[in-house]
Amino acid sequence: MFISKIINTGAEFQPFNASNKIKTTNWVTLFTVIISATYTLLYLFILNEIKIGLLNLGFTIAYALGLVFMRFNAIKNAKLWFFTVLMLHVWICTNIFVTNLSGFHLFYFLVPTGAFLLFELDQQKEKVILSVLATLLFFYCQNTMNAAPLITLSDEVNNIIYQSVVFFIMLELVAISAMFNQQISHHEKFINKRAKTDTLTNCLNRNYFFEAGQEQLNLANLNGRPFSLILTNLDNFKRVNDKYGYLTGDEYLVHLAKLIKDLCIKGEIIGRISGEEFVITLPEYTKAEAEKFAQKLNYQIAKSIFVSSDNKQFSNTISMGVVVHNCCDTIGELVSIADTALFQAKIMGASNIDIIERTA
Ligand SMILES: Nc1nc2c(ncn2[C@@H]2O[C@H](COP(=O)(O)OP(=O)(O)OP(=O)(O)O)[C@@H](O)[C@H]2O)c(=O)[nH]1
Repeated sequence: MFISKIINTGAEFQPFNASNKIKTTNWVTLFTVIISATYTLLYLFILNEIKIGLLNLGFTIAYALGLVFMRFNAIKNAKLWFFTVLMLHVWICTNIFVTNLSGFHLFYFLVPTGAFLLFELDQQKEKVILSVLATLLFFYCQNTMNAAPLITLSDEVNNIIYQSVVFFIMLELVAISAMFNQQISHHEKFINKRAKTDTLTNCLNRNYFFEAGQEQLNLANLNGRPFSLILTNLDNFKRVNDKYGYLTGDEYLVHLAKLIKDLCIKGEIIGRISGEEFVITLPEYTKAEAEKFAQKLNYQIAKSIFVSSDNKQFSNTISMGVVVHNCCDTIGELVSIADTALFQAKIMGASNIDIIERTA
């Protein structure tokens, strides 16, 4: 719980993409705090270098301060702060505490990758400046031997630190890649769902309904199987909106979609093709079965009493146009025939069903 609170700091009211980057920055910050704290313990308790240990503790706290920036929504500053502290820390470690034989300056490799992953797409200037700075600092450290290090390490300890640096870099890269992979797949699912469904009712949206419905129809045509389709339209929905408000109208549409979904158990597809119109494919339904389905739906809707979130209660009815098909049509043609049937049903009055049978 505590960790998830830290990771979500600053991400709460951000759009999906920005919130992912903030969460990843928080992960990286937390991870770096842990690594820095580990080195602090190494200095304090293994190498017995109290002064350096305390200085390193200062850097550990400075990394953690990045989360405070996030807390106050200074997101870009939090990222800049993190990379600045990291670069300064690496420079001090390599050029003041010890020497470049420790390999601390290899941490500069993380800066370009991190900057390109964590900054927003339009923050090119920050990415480029940080990457150039990190590259320059790497070459500076690589080519400058600190003649008077605060701690003189044996070759063996230098080697241990060098390997630990490589280990942490690998670990951080693997962790960042895994996180981004997960976020990209999450993002893809989210975008896919958005592209295919109606956000209010979770039914298929108009475009995707025509695509998925056509696939079903093609299959039925290929196998010479029956296929029906229903177009529904709410009766007097304008009155509902006028009397109870548009938001209640929206809630009623969600309620209606649920009633339709509850009746669909045989691979039917439901699409919301316009404001108050839903269309349902009925694969494998004969005329009698399609008629029964329509009547059942009509009955369920008419008898259900809707209760809105603010306790308004009412019931409503729908009219339906049904088309029963056994010839080669496109789904668009079927919807158009169902629309003619629906028009006839509406002429007869509310809560009516009209069926058109189409044969080759
Ligand atoms: N709440 C809500 N209302 C919608 C939505 N889309 C369309 N509407 C409303 O649906 C109503 C449709 O009105 P009309 O076309 O006159 O149909 P109707 O009142 O149902 O009348 P009949 O169909 O003839 O029975 C309008 O008031 C639209 O504003 C929506 O997404 N949410």
